[in-house]
Amino acid sequence: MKEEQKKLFELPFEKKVTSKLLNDFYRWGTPSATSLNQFSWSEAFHCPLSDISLKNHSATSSSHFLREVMERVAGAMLELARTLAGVLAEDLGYPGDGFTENCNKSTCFLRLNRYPRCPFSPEIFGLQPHTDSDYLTILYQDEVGGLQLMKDNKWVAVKPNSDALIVNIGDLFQAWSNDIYKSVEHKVMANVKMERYSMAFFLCPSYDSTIGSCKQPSIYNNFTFGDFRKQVQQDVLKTGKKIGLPRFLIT
Ligand SMILES: O=C(O)CCC(=O)C(=O)O
Ligand SMILES: [Fe+2]
Repeated sequence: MKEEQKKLFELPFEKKVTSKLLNDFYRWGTPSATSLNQFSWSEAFHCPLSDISLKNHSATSSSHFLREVMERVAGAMLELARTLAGVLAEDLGYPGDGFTENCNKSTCFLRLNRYPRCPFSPEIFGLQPHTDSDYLTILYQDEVGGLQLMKDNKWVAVKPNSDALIVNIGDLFQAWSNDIYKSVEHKVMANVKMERYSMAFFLCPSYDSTIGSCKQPSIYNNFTFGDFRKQVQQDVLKTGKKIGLPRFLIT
């Protein structure tokens, strides 16, 4: 996967933008940014797994092998994510496979990230501070470093270990657990000297799945995953920022 990811990003920029590789899920920079501190110095393929599926593509397509590798990686990550989510749910006293029933190979996402070397400043974001809009994220980062997460109101650097995976709680798990598990805020800082690669698997349900709290009284109104994504997109367009869960608080 690492080799295939590198090959993909090493293609000429024009090709990545125009040739609809991986169904046109290429994105770079931050089109909605109106100031430098809203900018992300990175490029990514953010792929719904349903779209990269080999079922929909011919074996002669140039991205066939890449898709095959992505499907295998995603399959393994899905299994891991569901197992971990199950253990975390059981810890709260709920049957392990409850809410992940709606998460399957066609509802999750695999995101390939590349952070080019940024010669201008180490203060520039590789990726804006954010929380993930999913239940659980399984993240692989290479040995370069740059990922930081918010802990006790301070940014803490996550030491790179290319033999390990990072597991982050996302917004949906926070809502489901009624704030017992917290969706972790994280960001990536650009690197002046080196490029960096990472890959993230997002455990998501289908858009029509309702996310409700595992116990009452609930802090959040029930919402569907589709509603949540729509609200996030609207907020980003209007304010340049994701608001996320606070939008759904019961007031
Ligand atoms: O590159 C990383 O370490 C983090 C990536 C990330 O947070 C994301 O893709 O949502
Ligand atoms: Fe993230």
